[in-house]
Amino acid sequence: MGEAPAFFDDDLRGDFPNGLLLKSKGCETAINIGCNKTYVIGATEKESACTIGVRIFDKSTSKWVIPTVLGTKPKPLGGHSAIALDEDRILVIKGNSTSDDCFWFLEVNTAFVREQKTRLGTEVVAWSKGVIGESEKPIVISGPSGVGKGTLISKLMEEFPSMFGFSVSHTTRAPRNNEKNGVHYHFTERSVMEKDIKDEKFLEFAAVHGNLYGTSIEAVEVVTDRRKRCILDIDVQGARSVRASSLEAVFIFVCPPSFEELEKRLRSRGTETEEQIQKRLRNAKAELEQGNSPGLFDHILVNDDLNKCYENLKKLLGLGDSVKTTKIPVPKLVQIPPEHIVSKIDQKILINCTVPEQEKPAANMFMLDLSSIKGGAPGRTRGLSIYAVEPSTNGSIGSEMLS
Ligand SMILES: Nc1nc2c(ncn2[C@@H]2O[C@H](COP(=O)(O)OP(=O)(O)O)[C@@H](O)[C@H]2O)c(=O)[nH]1
Ligand SMILES: Nc1ncnc2c1ncn2[C@@H]1O[C@H](COP(=O)(O)OP(=O)(O)O)[C@@H](O)[C@H]1O
Repeated sequence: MGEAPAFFDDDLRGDFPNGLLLKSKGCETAINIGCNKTYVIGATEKESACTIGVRIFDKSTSKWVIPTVLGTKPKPLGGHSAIALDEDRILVIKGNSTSDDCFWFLEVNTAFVREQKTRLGTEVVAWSKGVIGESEKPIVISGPSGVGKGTLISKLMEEFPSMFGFSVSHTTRAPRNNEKNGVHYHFTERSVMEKDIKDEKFLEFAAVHGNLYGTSIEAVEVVTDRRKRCILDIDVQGARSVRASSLEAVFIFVCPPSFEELEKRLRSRGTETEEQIQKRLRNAKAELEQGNSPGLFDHILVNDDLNKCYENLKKLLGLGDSVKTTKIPVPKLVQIPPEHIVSKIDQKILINCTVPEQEKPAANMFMLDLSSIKGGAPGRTRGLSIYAVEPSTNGSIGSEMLS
């Protein structure tokens, strides 16, 4: 962006104590939230690497606050614009980038951020990238070892390869013969995983059958970025953590027809030692009890006959017989230039990319529709749609969805 927007000077200058005037006008944007807080977002040089930084000016105390920043940050590129949405998040549009990487949300007062403020006792902001297009809620599948979760998930991914993506968990357990690193799990040293947990890289984690297992935020983001519906195969403790997190998901618990059948399947799979089988069977008792605890799972599936159970799973995911591999349309990539002007009309953001000097009326305008957004930090904000806006001959604005 060339010049800083007008509100930058008007809203901030008078309030700043001497010496705190922002120097790098044009690289930074300042957004007022509520009466007391101004969020300044801008590229900062840190140890010779350029990162997007956030600081908050608290007008009630006339002090700057550096918040704890959660979520995956955008990489700075060119200029950016920013606009407040509903007092709880700021939409940041990166210039010089395409629509798969240009819409970012800085959450400042969402339920997730409020929770983290209480937990950490600091100011908190959280980034999440906006993903264009309809993408459905992630699916959490839990159930005791050997019940058939992996078998059901494989069938679903085979039949609908463009629709679903698997969240590859991290684990400290050793790989089985048929398992590939990065495909079935990220097989990890305990010390490395413990450090990553400390560094807030995990959405959830749990100790299961004597090993650590966890879903990294990145594992879910990778699937969402491909515009696929994410499937998480995690234990009941993990499901409980995800339920308590900001990731909205559908929770499915898979039960065996009987305990004897579960034992039979676990043995016939032939991947565990006798000692490990005994441990898994002991844990299965507790898991079956927890699986039925109220409010945790949305659906319970009994995996007796595999094909019947698979059909039931498809039905509850809205995939009847008539649905075959439907390809999710990929929108054309829209390039937003560094110089653009944003304005807000309800939940719609008008992005005008016309440079004032060469003004052709509304020649290069886009409408970003945020009315169906879902999810958010930590992770992705899904459900954005973008339209090209064309001026009609009578001067009104028409639009065409880019898909
Ligand atoms: N909480 C949590 N549990 C996981 C994760 N990944 C796998 N699990 C669970 O860990 C348990 C053991 O998984 P695994 O060792 O692959 O054995 P299996 O269930 O017998 O195939 C299962 O209940 C999985 O659902 C994860 O990322 N987080
Ligand atoms: N409905 C079913 N009837 C009989 N065997 C099954 C059924 N579902 C899965 N299996 C078998 O049970 C074993 C355990 O299934 P798996 O998918 O590995 O379970 P999980 O991922 O829940 O640990 C596998 O050998 C699989 O082929």
